[in-house]
Amino acid sequence: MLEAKNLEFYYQEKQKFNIPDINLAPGEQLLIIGKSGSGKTTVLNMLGGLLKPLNGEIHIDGTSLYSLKGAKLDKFRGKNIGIIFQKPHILSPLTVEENLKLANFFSGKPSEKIDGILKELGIYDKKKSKVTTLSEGEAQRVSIARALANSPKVILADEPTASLDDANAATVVKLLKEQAEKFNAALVIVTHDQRVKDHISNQITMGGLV
Ligand SMILES: Nc1ncnc2c1ncn2[C@@H]1O[C@H](COP(=O)(O)OP(=O)(O)OP(=O)(O)O)[C@@H](O)[C@H]1O
Repeated sequence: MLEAKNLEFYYQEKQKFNIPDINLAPGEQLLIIGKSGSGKTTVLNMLGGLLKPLNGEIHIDGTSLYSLKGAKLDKFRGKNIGIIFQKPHILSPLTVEENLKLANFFSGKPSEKIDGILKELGIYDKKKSKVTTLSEGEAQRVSIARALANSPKVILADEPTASLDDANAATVVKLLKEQAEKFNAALVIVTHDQRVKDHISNQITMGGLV
């Protein structure tokens, strides 16, 4: 479902990241750990079609991600990849429901599942609320809901628990795992959060620079 092979990337030539290969079947989960600056977010961005590797290949469901360009890549990402950023990337002037409908609009998929997802994430009662009125934990759950709204084949989460207290962090990890299992999606979480490490045993560590 998600395969990354021989990836190479650097921002400055003498600081090449050492990037392990990744091969995840549908429903498999992976934690990418590593110290600050080791390139975890960089790798996640490559897997999500946001940053082209200098070398190597990423395949998602058989499609070579970077053989797609521009609008085609955007469309593929919208349909197949759900990304949860460290800080919730949701549009604050809009309501929770409007944010989710927007995700469906951009991917061209129907929006009939919104209520179900909000219920499962425990934020259905916030459907008509403006995002600005939500707590951080609620806002993070909205960004998860938005990432899941299109039933993605791959779910990528960058430090999804970083700004959450213990109770919310546990809820968010549990929800991500449950939802990935439900969609039979490959799940990749980047984290240095010990609270997450205990929940997913399949782990790779970003090495130092090569
Ligand atoms: N756009 C960029 N241009 C130049 N250097 C960058 C850019 N983005 C990141 N870097 C550098 O590349 C390195 C890796 O960054 P990255 O965000 O991928 O690491 P990380 O492992 O996710 O770190 P953290 O755990 O602190 O979020 C850092 O030294 C960072 O300063």
